[in-house]
Amino acid sequence: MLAVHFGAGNIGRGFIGQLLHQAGYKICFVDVSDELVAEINRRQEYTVSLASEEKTTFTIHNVTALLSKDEEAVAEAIASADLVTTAVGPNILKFIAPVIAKGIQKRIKAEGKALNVIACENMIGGSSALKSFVYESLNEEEQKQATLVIGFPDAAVDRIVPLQKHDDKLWVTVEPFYEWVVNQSQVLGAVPQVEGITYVSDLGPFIERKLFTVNTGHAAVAYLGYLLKLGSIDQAIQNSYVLDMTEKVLHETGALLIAKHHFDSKQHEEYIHKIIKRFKNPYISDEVTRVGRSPIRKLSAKDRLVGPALQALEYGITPSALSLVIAAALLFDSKDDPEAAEIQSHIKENGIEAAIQKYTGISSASPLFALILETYKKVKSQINSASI
Ligand SMILES: NC(=O)C1=CN([C@@H]2O[C@H](COP(=O)(O)OP(=O)(O)OC[C@H]3O[C@@H](n4cnc5c(N)ncnc54)[C@H](O)[C@@H]3O)[C@@H](O)[C@H]2O)C=CC1
Ligand SMILES: O=P(O)(O)OC[C@H]1O[C@](O)(CO)[C@@H](O)[C@@H]1O
Repeated sequence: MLAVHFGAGNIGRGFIGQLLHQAGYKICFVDVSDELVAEINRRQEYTVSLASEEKTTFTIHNVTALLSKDEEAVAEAIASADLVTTAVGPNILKFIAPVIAKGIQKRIKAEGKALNVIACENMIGGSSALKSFVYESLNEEEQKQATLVIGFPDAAVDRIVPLQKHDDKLWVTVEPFYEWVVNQSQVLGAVPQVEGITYVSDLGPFIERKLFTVNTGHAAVAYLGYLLKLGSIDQAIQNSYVLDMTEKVLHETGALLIAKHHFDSKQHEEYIHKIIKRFKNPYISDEVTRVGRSPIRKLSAKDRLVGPALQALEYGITPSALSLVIAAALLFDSKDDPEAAEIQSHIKENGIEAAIQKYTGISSASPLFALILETYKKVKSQINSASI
């Protein structure tokens, strides 16, 4: 069995690669990095180690790699694959779509069997978004045929894999916990048998629970930690203010999730505690700048901060703590992050009101707009007087 996986990065090698290997797939990674591709092809194996006291390791064999610019070879691989997965980042999906479309065209011509393409990204509807991009490169007839044989099941993926700092370029250290939930109702043909994938018929509650708890909570720790000049997630979560505000944030999103999806409140409380415990994992050193990376994406209307804040209002929940994190994200000025730099220069040139509208999509008439603005001004003055 062959799996073609786009993105040989942390989640690609450390999570999806491990599970696909254990399920018996040969993996062909596709990446833009010459260095990664060459090293994977030279060794054809790599190590995944667990960030825990035991430091258990797994060797992932049977791996090869292609450069994404080698379009003919990538399309050929897709044409003969049993599964296609991605972990490249939400903003990259549109760039890998044309070559996936090429592979689909070859497959349709050869009357190949049904194939599923699963985007494993931190976003709602990742595979559906990828499908839309792929369809832009298919003509009407190809789209019709693709609809019958190419499934794009949406997924939620959860495993913390920090930036890697090893002499071995392929080694990847990951937290022991993982969760990979896939919408079975969007699968076409045989359901991929991968131990570790949980198939559900309605992904909505799972992806919102994950994105609005793990990722919202993580973003809260990252942006508040950054404001307080704390470099790593484990340092930040040890700060009582950061911990207290993160818990408040997770109770706001929790109230929304319980009201909307009818999760059991006691079980949800346990879920929150489990996630905060994962953030405290002493065997993981995760930089706040990694977890807070790409603030434009994280501030967008459907993502982990503004998404639950807008929905909370609809359920009569005031997102005060969420507004604090949104304000902190607007203050995130990590100099190595191009999206942070763009927000900061927009604020400088056009003012905070214009920036809130542009990056969150919230209209100035919304009560959330006023709440974020007020919180931003308060936090900024506290920073200026060094009282935060
Ligand atoms: N790191 C984590 O703990 C988690 C990350 N995710 C999601 O997984 C996705 C990937 O994240 P990471 O693995 O952390 O990032 P990463 O930066 O480690 O990996 C991304 C990989 O994609 C490659 N890439 C970029 N453009 C490409 C292209 N056009 N074609 C092929 N490959 C390309 C990069 O070279 C890199 O190797 C993101 O959507 C992220 O939100 C989800 C859950 C956990
Ligand atoms: O990968 P993103 O979407 O930039 O955000 C980082 C987040 O994703 C994770 O990497 C894993 O879910 C978390 O560490 C963090 O919440």
